[in-house]
Amino acid sequence: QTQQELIADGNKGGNTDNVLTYGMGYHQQRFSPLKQINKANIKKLVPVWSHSLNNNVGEQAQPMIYNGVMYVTNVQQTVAIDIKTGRQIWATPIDWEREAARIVCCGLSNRGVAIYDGKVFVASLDSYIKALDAKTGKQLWRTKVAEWKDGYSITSAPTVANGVLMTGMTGGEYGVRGFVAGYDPQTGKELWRRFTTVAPGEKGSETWPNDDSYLRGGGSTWITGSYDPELDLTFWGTGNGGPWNSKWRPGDNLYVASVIAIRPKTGEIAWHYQWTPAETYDYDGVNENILADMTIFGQKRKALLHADRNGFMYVLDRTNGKLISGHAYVPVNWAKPTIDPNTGRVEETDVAARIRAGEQVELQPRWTGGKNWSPMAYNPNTQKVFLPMQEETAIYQLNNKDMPNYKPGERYMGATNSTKARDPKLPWGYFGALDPVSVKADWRIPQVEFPIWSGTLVTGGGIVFTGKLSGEFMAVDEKTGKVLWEFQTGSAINAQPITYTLAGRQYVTVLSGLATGTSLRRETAGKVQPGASVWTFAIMKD
Ligand SMILES: O=C(O)c1cc(C(=O)O)c2c(n1)C(=O)C(=O)c1cc(C(=O)O)[nH]c1-2
Ligand SMILES: [Ca+2]
Repeated sequence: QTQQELIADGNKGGNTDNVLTYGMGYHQQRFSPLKQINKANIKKLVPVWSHSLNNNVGEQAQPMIYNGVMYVTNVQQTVAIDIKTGRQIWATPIDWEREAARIVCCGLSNRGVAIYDGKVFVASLDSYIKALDAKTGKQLWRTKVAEWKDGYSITSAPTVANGVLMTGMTGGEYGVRGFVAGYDPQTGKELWRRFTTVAPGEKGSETWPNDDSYLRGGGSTWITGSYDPELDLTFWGTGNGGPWNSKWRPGDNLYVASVIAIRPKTGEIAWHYQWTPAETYDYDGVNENILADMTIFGQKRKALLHADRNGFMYVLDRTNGKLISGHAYVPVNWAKPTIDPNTGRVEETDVAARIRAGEQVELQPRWTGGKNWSPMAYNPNTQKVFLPMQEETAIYQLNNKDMPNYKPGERYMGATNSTKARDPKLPWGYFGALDPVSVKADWRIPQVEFPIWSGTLVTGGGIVFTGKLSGEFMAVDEKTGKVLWEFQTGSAINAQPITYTLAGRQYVTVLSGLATGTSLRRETAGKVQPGASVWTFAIMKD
């Protein structure tokens, strides 16, 4: 996989036999023009193989494919599979210090590998990044990214942009200082490290108190950045502030709960946009940033699309970070539902004022967000996005009396949070098709039994693929929202479907395996079993 092949991946003229980038293209659109599987024949979609990954703590990864070989990972191992047969070529355990599990907030997750130049790159939960030989699975080098004992872990897939291997990190609930780091893919040597909180004297330091709170200020980077090769910029979202309660770090706190445009060669920040200034709600701003060239209000725009945990759908100009539109896509009570593009700044309501004053308040969205990390898909032909939208309500209170005590590797919060009892007659939320600019829905299907925590894929065949916690992988009509097909995979789907071809035949693959993140285990208790497998589907041959 050369840099040229990575750029061509994902509907950019590359070979549809390969899936080389996180998000099915550097733009992370999760769109494939393939249409061999379509509305007319979807009823004949059948599994062609399944492969166990021997793991019961959850599958979130997106598989990568090169030359007929699929590379998948979870926290335990990285596995290469022959797509033709579903047989294992190699499996390499990911060694990590098991004690590190205690500093992971939201599940023992690994969202995938990066592949480049004959190597497979994978991160470990205890914050190392490693290169494996793609042919043999043998480890070529290993570099420590951060100290897990200080609360740093890695759950995201690495990426290679302009020849630089980049990784984000996890730890926003443990008072870490967020960063993105760049490495030499050949040797593992660190080339640069860009922190997401600003030190005194640096540009933006006026958004922090003049003390050392930036050192524990959060802003982790736990979802892989997208990349625009023409602008030569990667786009990374940043997580919640540390501690959760912003009273103890007065100011807007750049670059927490923001998107930052990072130059891959140098780590320099070209621009930023802050989704949630003075973030105090655990609204991590890490969700995927989809790059799309769109016609908006009659003008061609180089857009960036983002559905934030804070409840807003954003369309930015990705050349400069200026807001094009920002509207609430789920019920939001902490801010006014439309962001003025002139100021670009979200306006807080009286609910937010009461939260900041330390009252116990019902907050929408809940801290897990209008959408959590499960990535949405974008169809460039229709300019629509497809995503789960969650409508749970938090009971939220900041502790403004006692400053939280910072201890490395321990929770650093200053807030209490619980979920408001749900009316069982109401859905958890919806899965739907939206115009990202107006947030008008073409259709919405209620999430009745469980919320959806799966990634999404949309295809030229007019089909949207996603999965349910109850285990069904499903195909939905892109135009109407009608569920056309379902298949029970045996455990929950929390992962990222892909589609590709082999010898002219279209396949769809998804990982199945109930994740340990947030409240999923509690919500599915007694109904869904953990257990990991890869499922690959194609249209049944006559
Ligand atoms: O602040 C962070 O560093 C951080 C990391 C992660 C993660 O890496 O999985 C999650 C969160 N925060 C988080 O707030 C959250 O709701 C969440 C859900 C999940 C998941 O895998 O389903 N991870 C995370
Ligand atoms: Ca977080």
